[in-house]
Amino acid sequence: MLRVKEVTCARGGIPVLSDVSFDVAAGQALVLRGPNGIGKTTLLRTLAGLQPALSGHVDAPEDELAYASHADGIKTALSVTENLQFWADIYGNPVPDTIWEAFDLADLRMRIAGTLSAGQKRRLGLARLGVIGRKVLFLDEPTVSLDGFSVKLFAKWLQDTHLASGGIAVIATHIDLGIDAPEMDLTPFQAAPDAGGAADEAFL
Ligand SMILES: Nc1ncnc2c1ncn2[C@@H]1O[C@H](COP(=O)(O)OP(=O)(O)OP(=O)(O)O)[C@@H](O)[C@H]1O
Repeated sequence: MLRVKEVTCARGGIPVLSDVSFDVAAGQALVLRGPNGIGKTTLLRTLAGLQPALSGHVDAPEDELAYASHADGIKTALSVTENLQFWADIYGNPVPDTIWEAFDLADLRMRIAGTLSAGQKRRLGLARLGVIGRKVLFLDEPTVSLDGFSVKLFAKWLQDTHLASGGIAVIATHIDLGIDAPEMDLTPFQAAPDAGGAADEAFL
């Protein structure tokens, strides 16, 4: 269970979202919606423990959290296989045999990651989630650069492998992933422009 209770998060010291609360049970996902700049990235980073919350609590086992950002997080000088082995070694897991098909990487195993196309790099970056074995995933626009086929592949892995094995995912996305998950609009949680800051800050 992931339990988020009245979390207020900030960027540059200025609150962007106030008092966000939700629960996500094992095997479930939650899709975060909201316009550009509302604070989806800031909230995900805060929930994942990459930056402190101004207030509130996140109840989840710290060693089960993982955050995947807009960036692919790949090692460009290593091959596709070496990239996944790198992450597997760090987390002490084997690379699952199923990963190559799940992320359509079988034909790219020997390619140097830096030579991949944007969508291929994205698939490799997402495949990392399949080897680290973390239960609670915070995914920030995971489908950027993916074509329709790859979006479906990723949604299938998420639903049939990660969630089906009791994982949790909180996903910020502007597209319809086609997964069975409730949506939460963050717009009502937007912090007041002058919340926690001097009046001038609202005009910077
Ligand atoms: N380093 C920073 N310092 C101060 N403010 C920032 C910083 N980075 C982002 N912001 C601001 O914080 C607010 C929230 O940004 P955030 O990236 O969390 O939004 P988002 O909902 O993820 O947007 P998008 O849908 O465009 O990715 C925005 O108004 C943004 O301009």
